[in-house]
Amino acid sequence: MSGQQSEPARLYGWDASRQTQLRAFTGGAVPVAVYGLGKMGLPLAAVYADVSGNVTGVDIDSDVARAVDAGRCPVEGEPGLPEEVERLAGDGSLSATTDATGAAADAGVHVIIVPTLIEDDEPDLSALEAAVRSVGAGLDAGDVVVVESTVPPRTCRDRVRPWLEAESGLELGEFGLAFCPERTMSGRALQDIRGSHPKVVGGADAESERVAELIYGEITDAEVIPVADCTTAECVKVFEGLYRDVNIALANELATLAGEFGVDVTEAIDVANTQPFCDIHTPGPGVGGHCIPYYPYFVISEFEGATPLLQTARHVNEYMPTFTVERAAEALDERGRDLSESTVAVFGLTYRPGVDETRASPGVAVAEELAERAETVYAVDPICTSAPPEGVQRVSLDAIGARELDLAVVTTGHEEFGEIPWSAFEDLTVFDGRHMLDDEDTSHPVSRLGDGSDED
Ligand SMILES: NC(=O)C1=CN([C@@H]2O[C@H](COP(=O)(O)OP(=O)(O)OC[C@H]3O[C@@H](n4cnc5c(N)ncnc54)[C@H](O)[C@@H]3O)[C@@H](O)[C@H]2O)C=CC1
Ligand SMILES: CC(=O)N[C@@H]1[C@@H](OP(=O)(O)OP(=O)(O)OC[C@H]2O[C@@H](n3ccc(=O)[nH]c3=O)[C@H](O)[C@@H]2O)O[C@H](C(=O)O)[C@@H](O)[C@@H]1O
Repeated sequence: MSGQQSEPARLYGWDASRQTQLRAFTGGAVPVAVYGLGKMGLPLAAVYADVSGNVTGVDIDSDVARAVDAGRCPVEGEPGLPEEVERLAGDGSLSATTDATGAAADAGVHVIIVPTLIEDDEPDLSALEAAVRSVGAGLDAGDVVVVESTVPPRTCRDRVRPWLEAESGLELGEFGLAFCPERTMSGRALQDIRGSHPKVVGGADAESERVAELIYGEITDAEVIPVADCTTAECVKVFEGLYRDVNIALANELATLAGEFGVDVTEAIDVANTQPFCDIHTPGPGVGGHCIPYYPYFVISEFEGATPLLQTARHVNEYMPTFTVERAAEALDERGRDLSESTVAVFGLTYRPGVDETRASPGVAVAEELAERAETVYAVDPICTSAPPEGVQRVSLDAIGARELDLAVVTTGHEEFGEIPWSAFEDLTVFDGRHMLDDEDTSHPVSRLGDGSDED
């Protein structure tokens, strides 16, 4: 729905009735700028544009900005998003630019969802700082700034607010600041943003919280949960990620003990999880993406307190690619083959199915280790657009059947791998790191991560 353009309004500190403010926001009178049009930012900009009818997306990548402005969707793998971007750009609800300061000068709501990464185990907030300072340079009294990027606790309080005040010459109280984390999975971003989970909002002051609640009451159909402040909201998001990394590490550590137990730990895990107080996660060849493996360092490296559990969990998960290669080499050895004289195919370079992302990806780490130890290494991945690691040859799923293989290692559970031409191979050893294969899928002997087949 494209908003009817009326006199631009500013929500922060506006004493009009709630209904008047809601009409202004949903009627396009409050221009919105969304900074970062990536896997999360573009779906978010689309939902904001659908609700407010007046969104300018900002990205430093001119190809991205140009595509979105023309109604084309540069983000793959998000059902419904290409159609939404085309519709919203077409009706004038969504435009895009690389001019952050220009967009900031016009906007009354600034939503920041740029990457927050790790460099040498330290948080890299350079993209956040660049975006926030651009917003500050265009900030006006009455504006509200919403940070959705995942950040270390205290970032809004100790970094974002001072950056905004320094660039704008304004003070909090003249503008608003809130942290409203993105709790969304790639591949289902639109439905998640529109309301799969409660939306957490934390304001730097009471008026910021009020405005954030008013906005997200329109963006999401789910409950909006206000918390004490920005830092509490930052903790909510980071804690979710810490919980996941620690619990994946538990599953992985159990998988490394399967040989001693002499059991398939995934069977034991599945049954242990039949009672409500147990939610042991799924063992795998490692933890990838630019979220879960990174968030622990938002606490480990940022705070003085001891974090032995977080660090141990990271070490367990970072060891899993090596464990996977060791187990695959053992499976090969049991068949009288030496890895150093073998040809291996790694099935899966992206960190999880359906998402074209290889940051911290287990498949990449496994392929890199195999490139050091095996004679020839191929990588097969139906969606990965990144170059394979050095020493690894990319082969398509259609072409791999023509290659002589001694070992196949499954590291990502792409659904396309249901089409792997197993019968094309002779005398093949298969190591399934993702418990993706059933016995009837292939006649070749299959070892699985944590299946206990390495029984001492
Ligand atoms: N990918 C995911 O599953 C989730 C990510 N998040 C968080 O969302 C944030 C964004 O992540 P993604 O969308 O996955 O990143 P992404 O890498 O897919 O996209 C980031 C986009 O921001 C642009 N960008 C970089 N610096 C910029 C700047 N200074 N100004 C404007 N644009 C800039 C890049 O060109 C790129 O188009 C991160 O903080 C991440 O932790 C939160 C929940 C889920
Ligand atoms: C707490 C939580 O579930 N966070 C989700 C997570 O999504 P993300 O795309 O990183 O995928 P993920 O399912 O957590 O997987 C991360 C990595 O961990 C691996 N993984 C995951 C679950 C598991 O039981 N075992 C396992 O080995 C995956 O293979 C992958 O390599 O991180 C997202 C984020 O914050 O960026 C977040 O929005 C998502 O809801």
